[in-house]
Amino acid sequence: MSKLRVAVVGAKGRIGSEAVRAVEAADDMELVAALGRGDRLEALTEAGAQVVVELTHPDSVMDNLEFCVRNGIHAVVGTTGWTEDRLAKLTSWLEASPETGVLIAPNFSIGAVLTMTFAQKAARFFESVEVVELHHPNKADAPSGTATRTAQLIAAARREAGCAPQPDATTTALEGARGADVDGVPVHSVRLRGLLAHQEVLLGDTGETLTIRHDSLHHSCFMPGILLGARRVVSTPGLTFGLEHFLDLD
Ligand SMILES: NC(=O)C1=CN([C@@H]2O[C@H](COP(=O)(O)OP(=O)(O)OC[C@H]3O[C@@H](n4cnc5c(N)ncnc54)[C@H](O)[C@@H]3O)[C@@H](O)[C@H]2O)C=CC1
Ligand SMILES: O=C(O)C1=N[C@H](C(=O)O)C[C@H](O)C1
Repeated sequence: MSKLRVAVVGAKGRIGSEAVRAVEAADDMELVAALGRGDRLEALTEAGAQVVVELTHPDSVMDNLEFCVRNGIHAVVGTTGWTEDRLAKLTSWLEASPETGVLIAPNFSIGAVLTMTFAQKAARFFESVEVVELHHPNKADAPSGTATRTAQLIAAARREAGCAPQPDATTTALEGARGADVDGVPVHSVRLRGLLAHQEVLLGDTGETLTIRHDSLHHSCFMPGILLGARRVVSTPGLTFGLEHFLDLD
């Protein structure tokens, strides 16, 4: 069987360099291009890439995806910074290229995906819920894509269950003291040398708390999800948001 022709964009970065090694080691894939900042995107079409793994920066990802989608190249995207506006723009490009698939995964690690699923499940049973994400200090953005997505999923689950907004009688003397408000869920971002990527979902009600914690200890934890995404996205046209759609979690 012919191998899947995969390119990595952002190939010299922390996760991109790990992805290059993972694609090279996969028996069913061929690494046909590895692009860094300043490299020509045309190299992707010249190399005959079927799938691009996009791991760059929120300022770069839209241009890269526009090129991929317009050229019918599927994409697996780990880069963060997704807003409703950005998703709408990407969706309009995909409508003009209906056979092309794009997977955006706020997090490729199975533990992080499960954290989001468990948090979504627990959300309606507790009066209070807050998210704390902790990352290395070279991270491009805050809050993390994972924390934003987790908070959105929690908020949606609470809305669906008819939960009241969570109580908070605090008067804040300093702006930011209660974190960022994502759909009514406070999200706190810690940046600390020595960390990689970690998240806690804190849930509380009278007399009890539940903490769901996930730790990414090495970038290798993201690789099975990236490889799965590359294998599946070629037969999944349109936009898929979240790796859970390619996993059987039931
Ligand atoms: N979804 C997930 O599971 C994960 C997502 N990420 C996200 O991936 C992104 C990259 O993270 P890191 O590797 O830690 O950052 P990094 O800064 O180490 O690497 C990014 C690389 O992309 C390059 N780059 C920037 N613009 C480019 C362009 N237009 N073309 C080609 N290369 C370009 C940079 O020069 C750099 O080498 C961030 O948004 C991060 O949040 C990181 C880890 C896991
Ligand atoms: O920048 C990182 O490192 C990570 N970014 C993603 C995010 O913003 O959620 C995924 C993971 O947390 C690592």
